[in-house]
This record gives sequence, structure tokens and C-alpha cells, in this order.
Amino acid sequence: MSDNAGEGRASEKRKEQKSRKAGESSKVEDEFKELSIYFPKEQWAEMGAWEKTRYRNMKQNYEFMVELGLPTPKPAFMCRGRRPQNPIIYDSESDEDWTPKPLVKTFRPPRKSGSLKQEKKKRQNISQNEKTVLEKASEKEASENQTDTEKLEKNSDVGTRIPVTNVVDLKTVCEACLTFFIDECSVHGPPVFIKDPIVETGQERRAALTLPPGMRIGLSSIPQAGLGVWNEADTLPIGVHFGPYDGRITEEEEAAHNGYSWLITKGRNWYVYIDGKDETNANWMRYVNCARDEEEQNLVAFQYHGKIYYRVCRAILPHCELLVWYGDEYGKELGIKWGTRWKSTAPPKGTRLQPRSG
Ligand SMILES: C[S@@+](CC[C@H](N)C(=O)[O-])C[C@H]1O[C@@H](n2cnc3c(N)ncnc32)[C@H](O)[C@@H]1O
Repeated sequence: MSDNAGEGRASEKRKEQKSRKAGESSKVEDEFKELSIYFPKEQWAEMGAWEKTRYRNMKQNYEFMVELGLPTPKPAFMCRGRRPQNPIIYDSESDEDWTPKPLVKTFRPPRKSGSLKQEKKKRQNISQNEKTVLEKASEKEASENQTDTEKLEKNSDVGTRIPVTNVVDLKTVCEACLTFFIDECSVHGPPVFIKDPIVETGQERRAALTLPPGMRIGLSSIPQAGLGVWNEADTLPIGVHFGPYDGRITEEEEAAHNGYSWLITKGRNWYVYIDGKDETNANWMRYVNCARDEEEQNLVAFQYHGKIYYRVCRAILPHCELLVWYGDEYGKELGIKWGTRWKSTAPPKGTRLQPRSG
């Protein structure tokens, strides 16, 4: 074979590869095309594929919930966008449960494992039978003799934890198999709930004393983050729940800035804070720090019946710190880089970070 012929073939191959790559990336763009309308062009251009995937999941979940006829607030990102949009209007006025916001607008939980296609297929496969279970659960929900925690344990409304919507009521997604269930996942069993030891409020070290056995409050692994909470016992598997987050319910703006408050949505345009700053009425959950990125996050927060719970979304091994994702805006306040969005503004890890101040 002559040199010329060899070169010609190599150049053809290069061209072929180039056009294949261009084809692939335009396919990816096509896939997300319907999403791009919700974001400013610059933000969309900067956004990575995994982030786009996550938003697509949120949209799909929202549409799925709507299809099931469940009251579902629209994900915040779908309420804004490049196109003229209506102001954010939540779809229901009731005491909805959706992802809590310390100071956040949208909650962006971790991407689920497994391919998106599989996930979609599983959702489509929810049988009529399972829908009936949902209906039954609604009736059950109406029983007023249960406390919220009992209800959570029973129904494990980690629906609010559906990683891709802000909401929900009554149903649960099993992290492991991604199917919906009510009382328990038929494959993975009932959700586990770890209760705090009972400690009267008003005691000086009340928050620390509520720490469940096997956990430790100690210096955080995150530089300059102060104290944190560590698992010192067996692995905490996915699906374990903690909570509710104790503290003082307040509407005072000060709570929004102290670093220990979650914003609780009570209804349309009605918010209160659960403020865990005061250790005499807070619980141990006030010591849980904020994950700096998706890999680090092992807890996700959600609102259920006006209270905040944490759920293990990634197995927490012995001697590992519990880290929850607080939400975009708050992470930003802490200078935490999440995805590519804050590349330009986030200070390097380890920089002294200030809690939000008014
Ligand atoms: C809910 S408290 C967590 C407990 C706190 N570390 C303590 O010692 O009391 C939240 C505060 O911890 C700090 N913090 C939490 N996560 C952080 C992070 N990823 N980076 C820096 N500081 C963080 C911030 O000061 C924030 O206001």
C-alpha cells in the first residue's frame, strides 16, 4: 500500500469519526431540546449533560404525577424560562409537601442509578393494581389519629424524596429499584426509621442528647465547617429515615440567615422556618453539614406534613460523615460548587465561608 493511499484512508476515517461525533452531540441536544426553553441561553450552554438529565427527570416526574392526577407543584425551573412565563403558581393550596428550602428555590437531588430509559419504563409499568394501592393510601392518610412521624413510618412518604420532583404525597419511590410503593417496597421491604432518643426541650445540650446511638457529633471533614455528624456504627443503608428536624417555628427573617433553618412551605405563598439554632430545642440534625457536591451527598431532605426529614440516599459507611444537600441557593451562599454553575463565583474549597448574613 502506498503512503498516499494510507494517508487518504486515515483522513477519511478522521472525517467519519468527526461526523459521527457531531451526529451524537446533535442527538443529545435533540433529546434535551424541549428543556432548553426553561433556561437562559448562557446557563444552558454551560450546563453539563448530567445536569440536563436531572432536569429532564424532574420534568418527566412532574408530568407523570400530573398524569396520575396527584397534586404536584411544578418544578421551579419549569416556571421560569426564556419564553414569557406565568409567575410561579403552585398547583395546590393545601399544606403541600415538597422539598424544603433553607433558602432555596429548587431542590436538585441526586440522579438515580440505572438508565433513564429503564426508569421511564418502570414508571410506565406501574400497574393499575398499584394505582389502587395509592388510592387506598389516600384513605389511610385521612385517618387523623396518627402522628406525622407514625404516618411517615407507615406510609414512608418519601414521595417527597422522589429525586426529581419537588413534591409529593402518599407514595414512595424505592431508591434501590425505583418503583413506587406505599407501605413497603415488595422487593426491598419497609422503610427504616431511626427515631431520636426522647429528650425534653429546654435542656442545655438537648440537640446533642437527641443523637441516635451509633452516631457521633465531631469535627466535620469539611474544612472550617465546624461540627458535623458521623456514622460510627454499621453502614446506614439507602432508605433509612431521620427526623423530624426539631427547632422553633418562626416567620422571622433572621431565621433565614442563621444557617440552621429550613424553609417550610405551608401553602401558596406561605412559608415558615424551622429554626434549629437554639440547641435547647433543636435536635442533632442541626449538626448535619451540607454536601459540597453530588458525590458527597448521602442524605436528602424532604418535607412531609410540614416537617423536615432526612433520608439516606447513598449508603453511609462506618466512620463517614452524614451530609445533606441543602439546595442550590444555599449551597451557593456557602460557596459550594454544584455542577458547573458556580464555577466562576465559588471560592476554592477550604476558603473561610461565612454563614449567610442579612
Ligand atoms: C446546619 S449547620 C451545620 C452544623 C455546623 N457545622 C455546626 O458546627 O454547628 C450549617 C452551618 O454549618 C456550616 N457548613 C455546613 N456545611 C458547610 C460546607 N459544606 N462548607 C462550609 N460550611 C458549612 C455553615 O457555617 C452553615 O451555616
